[in-house]
Amino acid sequence: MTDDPTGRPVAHDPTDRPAGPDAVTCTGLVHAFGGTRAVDGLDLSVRQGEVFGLLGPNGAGKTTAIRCITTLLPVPAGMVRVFGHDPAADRMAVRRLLGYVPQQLSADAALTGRENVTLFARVFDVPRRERAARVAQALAAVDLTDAADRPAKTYSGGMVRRLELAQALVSAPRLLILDEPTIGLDPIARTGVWEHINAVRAATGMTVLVTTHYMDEADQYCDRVGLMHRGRIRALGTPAELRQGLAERRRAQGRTAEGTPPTLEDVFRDVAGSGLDDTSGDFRDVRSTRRTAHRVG
Ligand SMILES: Nc1ncnc2c1ncn2[C@@H]1O[C@H](COP(=O)(O)OP(=O)(O)OP(=O)(O)O)[C@@H](O)[C@H]1O
Repeated sequence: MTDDPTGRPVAHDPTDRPAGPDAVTCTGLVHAFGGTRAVDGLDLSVRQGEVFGLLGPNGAGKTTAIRCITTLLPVPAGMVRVFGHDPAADRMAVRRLLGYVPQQLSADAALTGRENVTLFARVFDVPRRERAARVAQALAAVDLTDAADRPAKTYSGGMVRRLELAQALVSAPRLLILDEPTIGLDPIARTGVWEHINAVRAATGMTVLVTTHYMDEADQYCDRVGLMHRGRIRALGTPAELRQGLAERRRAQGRTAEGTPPTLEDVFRDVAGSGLDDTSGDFRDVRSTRRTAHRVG
């Protein structure tokens, strides 16, 4: 354990499980919109200090689950805890622990990067005397110092996403939640966003919960992943464990002729079965891409 710049004790090795409650626990979580059970009995534990990927196609229920965890939606059935706190009983205690980057644009195009981050520092009650330094630190953490005094409308898509990351980081959250952080970005910008997430995680030991459609990114950057389909987790483990598990199932069933080693996307198709065909059939759904194009346009 060491101290981060804010003086908070941190653990650098996510496999070295810290004492205390998990960062997030969901047990039997249900949330329905009318007759649609968007989240349908979700069981999930996110350990302190890990990068956990919640993966699944459009409509799997990822955003709804995230909104229950972040207190933006109620928990009608089941249980949610964030570092042991019940969002229903102590909403502010949960909110103080969180940094949240939603899918929708959360930066104001007319304000500069610094003004945007300062706004979040005020909303999250960063003490006035520390504010300027904390804002500068958050902008530096995402490599936006040079662009800090330009209006956000002059930023590229990747820069906007990094600005939103700085907004979420300025309150020094213990849990950073990112909903589709890289959707719609080109491969170089996607890598940049992940490198900054990882650098901040390594420096602070914060827990990261991320949703994504991009199985390749999850494979590369997440410590553990949960594959979500129709409102619940269908497979859970490290990417290597999940790929290995499918390889073993294929061997046991004599399906070795399927050739190349399985990818995470193969694992998803295996656990979701024909259900995947009910969705767009592809993880990179037009709807979300369009939403992001709109965000940064
Ligand atoms: N506000 C709402 N009103 C009605 N139905 C909703 C609402 N929000 C989500 N849903 C429905 O709940 C289901 C799960 O949606 P959700 O957005 O949680 O999935 P997701 O996995 O995050 O997908 P996406 O990647 O498209 O955001 C979908 O069938 C969706 O249409």
